[in-house]
Amino acid sequence: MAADPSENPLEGATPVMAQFLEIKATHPDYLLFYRMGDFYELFFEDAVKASEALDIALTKRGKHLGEDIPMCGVPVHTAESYLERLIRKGFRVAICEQMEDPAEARKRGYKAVVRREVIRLVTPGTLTEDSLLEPKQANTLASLARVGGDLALAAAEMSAGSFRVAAIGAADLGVELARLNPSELIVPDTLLADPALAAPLNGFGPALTVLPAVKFDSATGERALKEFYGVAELSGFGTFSRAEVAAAGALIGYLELTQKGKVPALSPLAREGVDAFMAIDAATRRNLELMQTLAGERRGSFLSVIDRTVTAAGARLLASRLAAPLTDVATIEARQDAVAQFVDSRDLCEELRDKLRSAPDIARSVARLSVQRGGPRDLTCLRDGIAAARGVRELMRLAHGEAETAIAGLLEGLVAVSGLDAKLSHLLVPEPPFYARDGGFIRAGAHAPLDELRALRDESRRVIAGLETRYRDETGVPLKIKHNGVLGYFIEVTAQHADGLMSNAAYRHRQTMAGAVRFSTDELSTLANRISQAGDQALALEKQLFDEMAADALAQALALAKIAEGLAVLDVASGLADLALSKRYVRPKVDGSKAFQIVRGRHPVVEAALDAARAPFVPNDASLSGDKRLWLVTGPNMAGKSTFLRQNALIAILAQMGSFVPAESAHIGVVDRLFSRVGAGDDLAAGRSTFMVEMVETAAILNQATDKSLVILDEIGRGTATFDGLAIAWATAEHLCVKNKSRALFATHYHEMTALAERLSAMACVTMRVREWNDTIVFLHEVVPGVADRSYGIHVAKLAGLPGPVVHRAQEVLAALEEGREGHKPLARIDDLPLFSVLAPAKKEQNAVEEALRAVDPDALSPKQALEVLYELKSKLPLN
Ligand SMILES: Nc1ncnc2c1ncn2[C@@H]1O[C@H](COP(=O)(O)OP(=O)(O)OP(=O)(O)O)[C@@H](O)[C@H]1O
Repeated sequence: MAADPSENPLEGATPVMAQFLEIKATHPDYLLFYRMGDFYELFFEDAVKASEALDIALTKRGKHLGEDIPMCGVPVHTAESYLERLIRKGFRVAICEQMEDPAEARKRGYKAVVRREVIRLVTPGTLTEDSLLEPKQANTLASLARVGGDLALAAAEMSAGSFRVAAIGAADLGVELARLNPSELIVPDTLLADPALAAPLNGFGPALTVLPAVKFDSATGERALKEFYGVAELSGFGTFSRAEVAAAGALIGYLELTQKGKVPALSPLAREGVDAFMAIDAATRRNLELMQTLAGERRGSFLSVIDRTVTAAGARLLASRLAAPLTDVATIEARQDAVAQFVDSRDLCEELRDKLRSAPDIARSVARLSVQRGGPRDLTCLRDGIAAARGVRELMRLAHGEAETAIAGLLEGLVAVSGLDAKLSHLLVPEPPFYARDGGFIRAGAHAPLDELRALRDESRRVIAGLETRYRDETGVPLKIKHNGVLGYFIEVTAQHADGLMSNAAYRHRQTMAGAVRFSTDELSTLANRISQAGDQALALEKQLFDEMAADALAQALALAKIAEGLAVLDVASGLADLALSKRYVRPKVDGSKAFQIVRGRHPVVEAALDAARAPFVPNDASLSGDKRLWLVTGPNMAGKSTFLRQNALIAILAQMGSFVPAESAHIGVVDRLFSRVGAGDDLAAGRSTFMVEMVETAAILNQATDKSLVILDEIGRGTATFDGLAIAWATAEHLCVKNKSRALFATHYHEMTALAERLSAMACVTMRVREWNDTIVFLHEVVPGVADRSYGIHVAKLAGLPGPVVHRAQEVLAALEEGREGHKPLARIDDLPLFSVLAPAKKEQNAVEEALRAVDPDALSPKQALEVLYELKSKLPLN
């Protein structure tokens, strides 16, 4: 057991340990990466946890309070990969650096400790490194605050520079978190105890960071925001409530805390209205497998099927649009126009996509530069990004003229960055090294003073090579001039030739090794000095040029963000056009009505799967407009009910995110909320029974759905006893139809419910067509008016390979139950059936044992044969 550093912390500690403990005490929730030379070392419990998580050796270093100090370490130059693994495993890390040269520290006395400081807190929502981020996924940090009774949620994506805030109601929190899908949410400790927020906060899977409530004070927040943007008033950005200011201010405060003052570049705080988006709660997103499949994979999800983008930034924008379909018709139409221009011109679409393929990820490079974690490759990324943007702009200008709205962002940004672009293109080599500290990224011939220093450095190197030859000639000794980190340049000879130089006054003895002796000369020392000085100066000058370029780039952060966004917007639009062209999607009509008219709609994911298997997908109409807004869908298992239900939800999402849709035509009145539920889903992790979950979710729908909502209910009520289930499904359908007045698709196996159609004029019954053929059924996957006459569940069970006797028995029981419905007593009837006919074959097996036993003549058997008979008999026994 490691010593607890908290008890009597500093007593008896070495100076280094005392410093470690002091720093650790201020970062108790973080693993402390404590820089010692070329390693980050971890001590005490941190070391135990990290060595286990990283599977690296746990060692010891000295003692504290009489006990060994556990220690492990990671090399600085490979630290990123270890960081990545720790962050993925849910740890947070504080990076503590040496803030001075050890030589500096020694000047203060030989026991003085190198000054160290935490320079960064690595948390899930504040990452910028490519190795720590998914290229196609946004990494959002969110912050929740309440002032008076008002709640607000702010969200920033450091690596894209976006920053927005919205006022929300407590009931919307779950939906909003599902939409933003942040990697980290900061909340004041006081809100955690609030029962109204408990469910969404406890259910929040990713990192929840609880901070003291004082950090969410609106006055402090306002100050933080003004300081961050360097403005005297926030009113230039819009009007914000105190709760909004508190949430956004706390977020900035947290960024400053974790980045230790190096604030990232964020665009002006934007206010978002929650009702600007179609509300889709977490269960619906899961159920429709929007971003990932139920198994947690991106492959096979809706997103993976519609994503034709060719850049990472485009993929992120598409994902965020899918997460937040719009409700404003004009904005939806503007997005549709952007897609339509490429659908109308396949050539333009293809040329654009070709150009975009070479566009690097500008936003992420700007983010890294802004927190001083950028390198030369981030600068070349900007250079190449700007060049790609120019190419794209030119292409679009030729096609449409200057006025084209989709390139407005590009136009504006490109004018602003022309100076930066010229500088980067002039100074940088095509393929620079990763780190600025290595130098070599400024192009030869681009900067005269640097060229001079480099020439001096390289020339001196050449002179040294010449020196070696001259010294050999002069002395007749086979000497060599070598270099190492300790001595610098030196002359080396083997021991047997040392005397030849020892006697020469020009050669100063420096070191005797086993088998070799090392010397120097004044000439060599002077040259070596020149080389190292010129080399150091060249590196320092390159670093200075790097800093200048980075500063120039950051001064244009907003323009660069516009360019990045312009490219992403075009990537999304042309990607959706490519999808529409290859999969025959059409432009839907979206308006403020309550229409829902889909002609020959298809399910994009099921269709893609069938395409792969070369099987046709059967399109189906849906018409939930006007007097028949609730469709009760019956039909056998496997007939395609769930597919039909979901395809309509997905079509609504696609339409409102501004995409074309998989149908022959579609007219959709804007959907304000979308709900999709499947009966009896599992939520064992949350400790609720499946039926309870189903009812909680159904309650949420009945309480929230409006006459503008779209509701998809798939076999609600199946998780309990038949009559209870039927009763609940019945009452739910009535409520939806009469009270909520939502457009709805309701799939059920309770055929009794079709009787409701007689009482509810807004309800229509449809069914999945099947054809019986030679004792089997064929699913036609066609939705037609009417009611299913049978479930064919037993038929599907047979297809699934249920043992024959079980299928047979089920058919008997079914027949009895059906008779029961007609007035007979079903249980009595079932009792009359041969009991457990499934077990009947067991009798036969017993007879086989008996028969075998009778045939045995014990006197005629050898011991070995007797044993074999025994085995055989045993194998004939029926299974228990
Ligand atoms: N319109 C369609 N065209 C072609 N094949 C389809 C269609 N709809 C569904 N299918 C095929 O039928 C399979 C079953 O569909 P689905 O899961 O929707 O049936 P279901 O009626 O909901 O079944 P259950 O009641 O058992 O949940 C799908 O995986 C797909 O392969």
